[in-house]
Amino acid sequence: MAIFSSQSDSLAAIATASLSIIRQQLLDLFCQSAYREGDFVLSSGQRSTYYINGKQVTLHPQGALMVGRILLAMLPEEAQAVAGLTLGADPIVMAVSVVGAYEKRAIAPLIVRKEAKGHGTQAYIEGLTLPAGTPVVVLEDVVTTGQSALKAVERLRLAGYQVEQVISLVDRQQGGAELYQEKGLQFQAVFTIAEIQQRWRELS
Ligand SMILES: O=P(O)(O)OC[C@H]1O[C@H](OP(=O)(O)OP(=O)(O)O)[C@H](O)[C@@H]1O
Ligand SMILES: O=C(O)c1cc(=O)[nH]c(=O)[nH]1
Repeated sequence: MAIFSSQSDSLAAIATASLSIIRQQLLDLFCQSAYREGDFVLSSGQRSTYYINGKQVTLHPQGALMVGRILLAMLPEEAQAVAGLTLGADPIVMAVSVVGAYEKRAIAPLIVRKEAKGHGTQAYIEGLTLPAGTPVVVLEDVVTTGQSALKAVERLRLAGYQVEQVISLVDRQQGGAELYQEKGLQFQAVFTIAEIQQRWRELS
C-alpha cells in the first residue's frame, strides 16, 4: 500500500469502503508490513520462527483507520469503552474511539499499564474514570498465550468494570482461545495466523 502517493484518496476510500473490502486490505497490510520470519523470542519466553509486529499496522495512517472501522463494527451494542494492555493496544483503542466519534458512537479509550505508575497518581488504568459496571471490551493486536489481554481484563475488573470479551487483530492459535474459554471470556480475532501465513505466501 503506497502511503505517500494519493494518500488522501486512499484514506477517503477506506473511510467509505465496505468492511469486507477493508478486511482484505488490512490482511494484505499485515502481510506486507507486519509479518516476518526469523528467530524471535516472544513475551511468554517461547521462541518462534515468525513474528507479527502489529505496530506497523496500528501506527500506519490507513492501517489505523481500517483497524478502527473493523473493530468498532465488532463491538457489542452495549460496549461503552475499549481497553488494552499497553503498548500494543494503545493505538488500537484510540483508533476505535476516534472512528466511533465520527460514527456518532461514544466509545471511551482506556490504557492499562503493565505496572502501576510509580509516582503521581499511582494508576494502573489511564483514561476517563467510568461508572462501576461500565461494559468494557478488551482489545489486543496479537494473542499468543492470551496472558497479556487477560492481565488487562483482571485489572479492569478490579477497577469495577464489566469485562466479558476480548477481541484481537491476530490470533496466533497458541493457546489464547483456550485460555479465554476456560476463563469464561468471549474471544474473537479478525485474522488467524493461518490466514495471514497463507496470504503472505500468495504475495511472496
Ligand atoms: O498473548 P501473549 O502471550 O500475552 O502475547 C501477546 C502480547 O505480546 C505483545 O506484547 P509485548 O509483550 O511484546 O509488549 P508491547 O505491546 O509493549 O510491545 C502483544 O502486543 C501482546 O500484548
Ligand atoms: O507472543 C508475543 O509476544 C508476540 C507474538 C507476535 O507475533 N507479535 C507480538 O507482538 N508479540
